[in-house]
Amino acid sequence: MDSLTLFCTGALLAGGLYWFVCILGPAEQKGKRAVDLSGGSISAEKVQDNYDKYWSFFRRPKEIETAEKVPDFVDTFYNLVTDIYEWGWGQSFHFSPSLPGKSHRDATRLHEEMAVDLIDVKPGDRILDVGCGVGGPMRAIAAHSRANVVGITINEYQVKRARLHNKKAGLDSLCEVVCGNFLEMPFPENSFDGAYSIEATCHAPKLEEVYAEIFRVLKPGSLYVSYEWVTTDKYKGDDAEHVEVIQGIERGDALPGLRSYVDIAETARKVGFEVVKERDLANPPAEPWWTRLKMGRIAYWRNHILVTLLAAIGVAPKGTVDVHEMLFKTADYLTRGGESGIFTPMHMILCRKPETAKSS
Ligand SMILES: C=C(CC[C@@H](C)[C@H]1CC[C@H]2C3=CC[C@H]4[C@H](C)[C@@H](O)CC[C@]4(C)[C@H]3CC[C@]12C)C(C)C
Ligand SMILES: C[S@@+](CC[C@H](N)C(=O)[O-])C[C@H]1O[C@@H](n2cnc3c(N)ncnc32)[C@H](O)[C@@H]1O
Repeated sequence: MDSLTLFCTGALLAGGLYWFVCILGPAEQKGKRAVDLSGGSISAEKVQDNYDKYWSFFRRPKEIETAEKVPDFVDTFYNLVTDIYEWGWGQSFHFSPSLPGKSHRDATRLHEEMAVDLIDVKPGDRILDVGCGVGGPMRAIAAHSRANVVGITINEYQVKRARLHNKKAGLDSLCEVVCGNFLEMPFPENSFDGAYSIEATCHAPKLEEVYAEIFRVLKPGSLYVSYEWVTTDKYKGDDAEHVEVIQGIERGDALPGLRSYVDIAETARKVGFEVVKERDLANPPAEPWWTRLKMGRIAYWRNHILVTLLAAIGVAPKGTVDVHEMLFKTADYLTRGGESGIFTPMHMILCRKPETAKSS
């Protein structure tokens, strides 16, 4: 082979590798590139250990039942998955019904805007995002409503990412991010004009505790909307296939135990809310939320090869391959949950704190 052929072959290979990693790799919203995958706030050499620690929670289910250990377990989970989520899904860590003719990005934004429209917010109001992730919903909601949004997340790395994205989007004057536990929020009572949570309160070991906190910080008369992960009326606890799917979802998504849809309104009323509306947003005529997961299967294989290569050459932390594989399996359980109708990630509940409510 002469030197020109060698040079051209080398250039082609390098170009191909660059295309595979950097062009095919980035998330829909260019949040992350595969070469930047990290373990969040965990140092690269501890990612594998932390993944093993995450799984050990499930080997000792009693630990998950010990409510005070849950926030730590959830924090570990988000250190492990946040970059992969941003890379492969975007900055909004939730599902939305498919909208024919619209992109995932638009469907996601409309699902978020619906939440803030439901809580009747005016420009300048101060509203709370309970479990805000890296702030995809917060930015869409602030831009749509011109309200001031305060987000809270247990994960320090997400706080860093959310603040960075807020600044880049020019929304940092409307969006504030706080690191904290939504079971003990660092906010005074009666201090918000509205609140929402999108696919986040499912991480609370006891729903009552997080709903009571939200109730406390809301001003009397204001509204709270939540999109909840629940099992539906089609779920049968004596069906082995149903149990396998729900356990698969719990393990791959750091859930201390999925609740039934019947528990949601009951808990809201128990802490003092009036239930204004309740509906599974996945019900027809909504188009399936899980088609995006199914359509991504080829991309998941590409991502798997990429992550394996990057971990092998030491660019991605060891352990990233295991985390990615866990997510790969989780996508399948979620799809089965959606297709069988036994699970929904968007059971919507709209509640009001009564005008006459006294804070505890
Ligand atoms: C609300 C929660 C998270 C919901 C979703 C945002 C995530 C649930 C499963 C995740 C994913 C599964 C497969 C991954 C794929 C293998 C990888 O290559 C790229 C990222 C995935 C698509 C990833 C993206 C986010 C999810 C869809 C829970 C935690 C309460
Ligand atoms: C699936 S993500 C959803 C994020 C965001 N709502 C979105 O849709 O993009 C769940 C969020 O809940 C947060 N969370 C879970 N348990 C928490 C807790 N005890 N306190 C504060 N945040 C918590 C996680 O850190 C994460 O940001």
